[in-house]
Amino acid sequence: MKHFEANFDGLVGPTHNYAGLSFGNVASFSNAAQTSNPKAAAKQGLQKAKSLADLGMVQGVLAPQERPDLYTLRRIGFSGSDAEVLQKAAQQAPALLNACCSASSMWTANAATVSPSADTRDGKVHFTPANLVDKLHRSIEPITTGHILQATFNNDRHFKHHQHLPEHASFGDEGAANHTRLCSEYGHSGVELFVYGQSATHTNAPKPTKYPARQTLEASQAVARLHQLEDESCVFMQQNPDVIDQGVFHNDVISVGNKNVLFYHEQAFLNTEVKFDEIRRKMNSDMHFVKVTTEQVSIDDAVRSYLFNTQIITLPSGEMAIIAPTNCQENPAVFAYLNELVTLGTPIKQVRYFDVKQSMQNGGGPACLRLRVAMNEQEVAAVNQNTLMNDGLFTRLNTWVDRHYRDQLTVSDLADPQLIMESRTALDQLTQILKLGSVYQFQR
Ligand SMILES: NCCC[C@H](NC(=O)CCC(=O)O)C(=O)O
Repeated sequence: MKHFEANFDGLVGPTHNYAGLSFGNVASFSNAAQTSNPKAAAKQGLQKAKSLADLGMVQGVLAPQERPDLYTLRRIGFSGSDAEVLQKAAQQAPALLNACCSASSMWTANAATVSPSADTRDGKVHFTPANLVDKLHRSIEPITTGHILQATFNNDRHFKHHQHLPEHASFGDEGAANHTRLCSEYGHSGVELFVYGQSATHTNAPKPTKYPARQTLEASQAVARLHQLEDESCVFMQQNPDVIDQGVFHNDVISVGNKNVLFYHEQAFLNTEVKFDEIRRKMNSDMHFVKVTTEQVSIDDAVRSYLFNTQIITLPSGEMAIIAPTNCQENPAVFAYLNELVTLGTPIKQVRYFDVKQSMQNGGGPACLRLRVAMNEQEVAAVNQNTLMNDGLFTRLNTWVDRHYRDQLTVSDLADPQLIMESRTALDQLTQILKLGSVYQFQR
């Protein structure tokens, strides 16, 4: 049977804005209060997704969330009509209003952790939405994420959906951004590499001092248990706390894997050699560890350019390509490195650049925008087919964005009651385009 790795990209929501909500995420902080362009952001994302489909990849889309999140605003005591709730929140607690307006669900690498059926004891593809408890604006995502995943992967025979982990710092879970699956072929069992920032129970273990470590070991272990993974196919590895303190808030800002390739910065992890030996032993087949040294690319350049927030994909020809943000072209050290990389005799043979600057300004590169789901052909056939990218869907979604999205948004626009009407109208139509049913609270 054929098997694939599908990418499901998050559609950028109509409220995409720069509110500086993510402490520890350098781009989010430094672009706070800039004017955003939701229409351009959505189109940049669609273009990347369509280009991967055109390369012969299985490519899907995941719907965004309803924002402003009036349910959360009401839950914390703002009352009255929708317009009154927005107005009171804007006056009394603007930071809370901003948190309830973020389009952050676009970064679907943080939507969930996914384990393919070849790795799980019951032979199903398992999904656990990330609880994202470290950031208020992201902690309000998991319930709707679960609805969207269930409407997209809507077949009990093949897909198993779990509830997100308990909403406590001990179980801080950021999903696939801290999870990489290594394998010889997508349809063969592989090694699931869970990278965590700190342990909640071993409080003396190393941890960052300046910025938060969003993922805990305990969360990663819980996901592995839920997903029915064998101990022999899991590796838990700690991220280097020093790089978290330099702005590497998720592991996918400092390493990325595909099949038997792990592309990483030499400072990415703790205990690197011991853990790589464990990976080699558990993989039981060849691994390519492609190391980038500090001399080649500094941590600062890696964080600015998102060299490691690239996607490594296996093209239908069998060659691997790197999908990089144009920011990598603009950084001399990184551009030079990538030009050299394709000549080094590793499986990575090409680099393709995409402009995802609207997302990059909030700290989300190509890899943040996608959730990987390795599936065999039966499982691909069981996916909601209306979410899979093709010429027709690309045209429909571009028309939909043109009709409903603004081309400018500032933080002060977030209290505009018109925005909630626009957003709901857009999302209601989207659920019809993607045939998702009623995934949003306003539809229930
Ligand atoms: N995987 C990339 C995630 C980026 C995301 N940024 C944000 O939420 C920024 C939102 C803002 O600042 O408006 C985060 O840090 O979790």
